[in-house]
Amino acid sequence: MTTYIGISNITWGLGLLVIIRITWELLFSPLRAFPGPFLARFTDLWRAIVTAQGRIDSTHTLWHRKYNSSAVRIGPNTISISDPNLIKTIYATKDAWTKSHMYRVNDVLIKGQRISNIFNTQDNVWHDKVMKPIRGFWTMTKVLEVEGLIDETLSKLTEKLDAKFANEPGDSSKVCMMNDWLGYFAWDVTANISFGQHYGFIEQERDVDNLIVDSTKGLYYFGPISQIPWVDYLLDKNPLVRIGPKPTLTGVMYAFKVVAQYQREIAQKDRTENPGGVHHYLDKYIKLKDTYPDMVDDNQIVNWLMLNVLAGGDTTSAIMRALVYHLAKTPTAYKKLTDELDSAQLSLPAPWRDINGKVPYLEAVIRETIRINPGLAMVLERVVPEGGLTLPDGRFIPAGTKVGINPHVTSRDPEVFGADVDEFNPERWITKDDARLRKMRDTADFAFGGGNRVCMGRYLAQLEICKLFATLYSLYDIKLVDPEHEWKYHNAWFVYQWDMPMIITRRR
Ligand code: HEM
Repeated sequence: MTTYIGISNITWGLGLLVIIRITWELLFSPLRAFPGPFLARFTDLWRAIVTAQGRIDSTHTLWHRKYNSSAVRIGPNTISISDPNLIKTIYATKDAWTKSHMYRVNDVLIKGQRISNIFNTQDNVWHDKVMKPIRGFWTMTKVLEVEGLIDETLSKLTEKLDAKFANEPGDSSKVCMMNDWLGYFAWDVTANISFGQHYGFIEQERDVDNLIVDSTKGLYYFGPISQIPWVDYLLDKNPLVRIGPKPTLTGVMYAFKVVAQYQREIAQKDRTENPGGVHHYLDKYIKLKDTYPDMVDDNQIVNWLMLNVLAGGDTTSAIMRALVYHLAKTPTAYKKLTDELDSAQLSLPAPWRDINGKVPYLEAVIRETIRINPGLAMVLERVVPEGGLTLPDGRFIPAGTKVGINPHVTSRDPEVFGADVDEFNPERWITKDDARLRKMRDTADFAFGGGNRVCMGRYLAQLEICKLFATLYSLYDIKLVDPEHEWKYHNAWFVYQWDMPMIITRRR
């Protein structure tokens, strides 16, 4: 009898709480005027579940269209914004808004200690301090210093494609899973420019040490859990027993291993600091020990290099896969690109000085690929600072609310890009209307984030992607085995695509 009364009281109590919560939400919540999915008003679990399904990019775009609103409520305290004019406000360079708690999920836990990095820290002061010594290494001029290392990897790739997959014209017996090889290339380039040595993916034709697979598992965890970050304390950051795939750990441990080994080799003089005359990023960072003796030790060097390891491979390969896929699906664009490259008769691997500004159609294809398929496609959350945010239409978002823009949403804004936003159409970038071009560029460039937290590796990605495709499409035809075939796609913060069987045929 006592037990029955106890349970009944608990049920009544819970019922009352639910009624109070719903009433408060409908009558008093400062965000009640913003449209969005009904369940999103009450719990972040809803968007975590939607994110786990792998298409949160197109889902956000759909919600903005469905609710016909530039501000959609996607969580009890979170608003997704679609107005490209607000990019510079939310992602400012000066007085930058802080990143939300979603990023903490990306901390790596080693021996019970949480380790943040430049990408995920919420502390803008710490970010600026740690970024200062290395920022200058990431301009296009400085990145070009490692062009020779990119060429090394590119030659390895073309040698392998020649040996294993390149068909003679008229033959189509060899099939290449292009998604794997572009992944191997993007990851091996990152290793070569970072450490002066490849992971060995291209050479060994496999995911050595499970680096790619472990990184992917970490991101499949980060995507949904970042939408409801307190759950991370019960899973990966659980002090009793860690549950889940240990995000980013394999990459970090790899960076520790290579840095230690390199230091030993230098100490034993087995190897000079500057093999082949090219300074890779480990070399550059080690030299900072002289300039910043109080700050730079091996842990700091690993902390910097793990950014290359964790952010350099999957992002870039997402764009590369999208480019070969969309081109294979769009024969007119394909023909224009190969015609342009045939007349350019580039020396190969294509040098930057011969492609920069000299192959406009390739540039249009790359811009269109990044627009239609940003490699990172979730809301990049920031916290509204004191004073709140008044939207251009007069609606007010109070301080403390999480807001953000998903690059997938702004990249499909018809006012900026035209009515055919869902089509892959590189022609839109070939225009003499300078104002329109500038607006399109500013909006699509948000694929690399913005303000004080803009992507550090964007020039490296640009260089790598331009060189790769100028080279590949000069050498080969790359077509889907079946032009009607659809790839598989999963957005987990980074975008992952697979199942891309393709025929490679020698052209030159
Ligand atoms: C096409 C390829 C790439 C894309 C689409 C991309 C995209 C992005 C985006 C959207 C952000 C901002 C994230 C945020 O605000 O939450 C970002 C940040 C960052 N990216 Fe990239 N990225 C790419 C390649 C790279 C490469 C190659 C590297 C390193 C070698 C890199 C390193 C970083 C780092 C360190 C940050 C954090 C910057 C900071 O907070 O100061 N990225 N990236």
